[in-house]
Amino acid sequence: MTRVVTLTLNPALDMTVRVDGLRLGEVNGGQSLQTDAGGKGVNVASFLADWGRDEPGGLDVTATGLLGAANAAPFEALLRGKGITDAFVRVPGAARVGVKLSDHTTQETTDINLPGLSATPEQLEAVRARLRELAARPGVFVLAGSLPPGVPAELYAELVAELRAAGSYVALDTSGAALTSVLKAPVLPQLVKPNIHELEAALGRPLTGEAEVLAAARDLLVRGAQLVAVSQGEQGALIVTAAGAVRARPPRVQVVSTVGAGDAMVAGLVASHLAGLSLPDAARRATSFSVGNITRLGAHLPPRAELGGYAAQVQVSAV
Ligand SMILES: Nc1ncnc2c1ncn2[C@@H]1O[C@H](COP(=O)(O)OP(=O)(O)OP(=O)(O)O)[C@@H](O)[C@H]1O
Ligand SMILES: O=P(O)(O)OC[C@@]1(O)O[C@H](CO)[C@@H](O)[C@@H]1O
Repeated sequence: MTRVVTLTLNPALDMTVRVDGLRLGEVNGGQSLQTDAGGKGVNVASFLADWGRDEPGGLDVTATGLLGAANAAPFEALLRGKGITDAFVRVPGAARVGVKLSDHTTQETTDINLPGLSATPEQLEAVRARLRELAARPGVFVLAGSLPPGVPAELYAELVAELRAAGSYVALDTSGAALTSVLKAPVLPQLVKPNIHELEAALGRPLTGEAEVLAAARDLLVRGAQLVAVSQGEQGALIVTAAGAVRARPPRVQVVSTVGAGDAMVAGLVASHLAGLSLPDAARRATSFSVGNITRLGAHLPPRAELGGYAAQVQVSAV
């Protein structure tokens, strides 16, 4: 069975408050509150477990990382419920809370991400050892999310080099100094999915217009990446491989929450890689995962028939 391992060093308990017509600095009446176990790698694992249920041969999904023991229960329930192997290293304390304000009137989501539990050198060594054990059997490794306090910015770059040397396919979705460090490293992950703001920040310059985004993505291909997806919210994504470049535009849908849209895209790209899809088909599948995700709360995919409907509506054009 095909194996996917996701790494989340900074999981988050996402508390999504629906607050239509949000006014900052004023008293707002909210409509609902939902709590979901999240963090980027947890979300990717969750989407892939949903997808794998109907995949011929199935998908063997493992989630690892650092997990605060004090509020581990919702994470454990999610992983158990979806048949994801729980390889998290438990640490003292509670996972951070991510506050998500979802406004159905403007269809905008406001994220407030807290820093997370500080990782000690011993905890970091424990999770690296866990990853080395898992990497003894090559597969797809997804390194996702911010690094918590205490973790050196170079960690992902080191892990990418180790995992690739051990024969695995590595996908990366991170931001800030961690992304900058990976993009400067001698060994790049095979798949990178920054959003446009993360890529601009990592490169230290604005990317004005499609030609500049394309040039930046192509530069990463020259340096060893195999697929670069630069996501741009409702404008879709520019997805670039050695075979070409496409823009994938999502259909208009009623947005419930955009939390995890990028993680769904990573999961869709991984599923496409495993299925050996062409670039246009991968662009359709990855975008359908994102669109399916934003129509509901939590990191869950809709049934395949609904995903297929979204995939058929994705506009894919060569760039
Ligand atoms: N408002 C929207 N309407 C339609 N599709 C959207 C919308 N927002 C996001 N998407 C889809 O999701 C994909 C990824 O979105 P985005 O660029 O916001 O990722 P991200 O910033 O990495 O998200 P996150 O960090 O919340 O997971 C987009 O390429 C697009 O296909
Ligand atoms: O601080 P990070 O790790 O960059 O982002 C954390 C986070 O916003 O990412 C997921 C959505 O992509 C959420 O589940 C989570 O709260």
